[in-house]
Amino acid sequence: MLQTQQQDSISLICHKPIIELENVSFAYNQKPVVNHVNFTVQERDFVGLIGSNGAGKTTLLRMIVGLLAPTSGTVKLFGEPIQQFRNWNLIGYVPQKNSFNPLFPATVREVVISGLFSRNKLFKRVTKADSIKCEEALHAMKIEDLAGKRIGELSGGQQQRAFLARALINNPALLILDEPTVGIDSETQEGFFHLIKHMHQHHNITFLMVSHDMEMIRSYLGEKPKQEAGKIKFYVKHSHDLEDCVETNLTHSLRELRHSMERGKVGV
Ligand SMILES: Nc1ncnc2c1ncn2[C@@H]1O[C@H](COP(=O)(O)OP(=O)(O)OP(=O)(O)O)[C@@H](O)[C@H]1O
Repeated sequence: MLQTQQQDSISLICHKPIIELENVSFAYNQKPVVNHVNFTVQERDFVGLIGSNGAGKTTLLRMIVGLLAPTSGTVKLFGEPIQQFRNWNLIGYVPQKNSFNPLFPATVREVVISGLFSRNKLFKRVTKADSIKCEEALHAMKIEDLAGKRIGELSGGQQQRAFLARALINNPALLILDEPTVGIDSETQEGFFHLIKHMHQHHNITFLMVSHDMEMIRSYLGEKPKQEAGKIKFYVKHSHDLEDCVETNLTHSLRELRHSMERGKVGV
């Protein structure tokens, strides 16, 4: 009896809605781009968004992270309407690479540490603990030797790792990635997917990722989309398809992964 109750409560926890889109639409200057999307991302799902150029994928992500307000419909994050949601530290967002200005005068370390300053804490002082988290994230992404360089001087793959480190520094519960491997060579891409699959399988992180890499999406999320909304297809791997994860410190676990990869075959 007790065991059944425990199992019920575990399955309730596992099916907590993380993102809820209810009839969400968006138009730029009256030109509809996203039309009546209904979709729920549950805890520890991995959702891949596929669609042709201009299908509205980035627009949808920007509504989910609160950078655009839907023209109609509602977005909920972690069960709360987005207008009331304040816990932005739970969300790591890596926008499309080409939305970054290469002349931005910040070092890699500054970019990574800025991930700690959520929208509510713009002027927070950097503590020793913050610096340690930053070094761990840099190390996990194998870019500690680039920490003092200007972000614009890095290659595309190195910049992506810096932005991923920035997204990881808060130990996010939800990671939103917009075409994270665009312009990156195939070996680095392979390492990147290995890394995010590791994060999905070993940590309680929910993923929402836009990608044009059908091979990667199909190999991890299956052949068929779970849902289609206009030109956007949603591919999903549910949490119940995964083994239970043992929750460990994210950056430590990534450091271990990095070391085992250095000894083995795939490069991060
Ligand atoms: N700021 C903007 N003002 C007006 N129209 C825009 C704006 N941003 C995007 N659009 C238009 O909205 C449509 C959807 O753009 P969006 O970037 O969401 O597509 P996408 O699916 O992410 O495309 P891609 O795969 O090329 O990145 C496109 O037709 C685009 O031209």
